[in-house]
Amino acid sequence: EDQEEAVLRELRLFLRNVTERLTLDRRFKAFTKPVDIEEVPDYLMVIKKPMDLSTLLTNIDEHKYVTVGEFMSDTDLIWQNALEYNPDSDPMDRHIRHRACALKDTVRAIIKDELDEDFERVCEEIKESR
Ligand SMILES: COC(=O)N1C[C@@H]2C[C@@H]3O[C@]2(Cc2nccnc23)C1
Repeated sequence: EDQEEAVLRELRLFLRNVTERLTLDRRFKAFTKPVDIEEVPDYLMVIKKPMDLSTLLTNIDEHKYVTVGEFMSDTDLIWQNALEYNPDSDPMDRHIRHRACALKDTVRAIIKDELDEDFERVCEEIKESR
């Protein structure tokens, strides 16, 4: 009902704010847009579920996320994919893996600092009721 829509609206505002802050962080430039399949033709043979920060924003606007947990699953794809596709010891791979780990730690720190446990519990209740 209307109270539920108010909660989900607040969730979307929070998730947009987090995603925009990540997009503005220069460390995460490689994660802001989908990997260019023309530049990297084998990417989709290796990575089955591509994800990036611009797609997160689209998902938020399409009301894909009812809980922060669902959002976190997609942010996890971003850094997990980068670790999987860039495993080598060469400096380029090490560099993007370092940034992937920074993305993982940054998202978790923001959620731990800024997400109210009671708010996430209300979102989980709405999810279970649907
Ligand atoms: C999240 O970003 C990535 O996982 N990647 C992997 C690709 C390999 C390398 O870097 C990427 C783009 C690219 N384009 C042209 C030539 N080589 C590259 C970005």
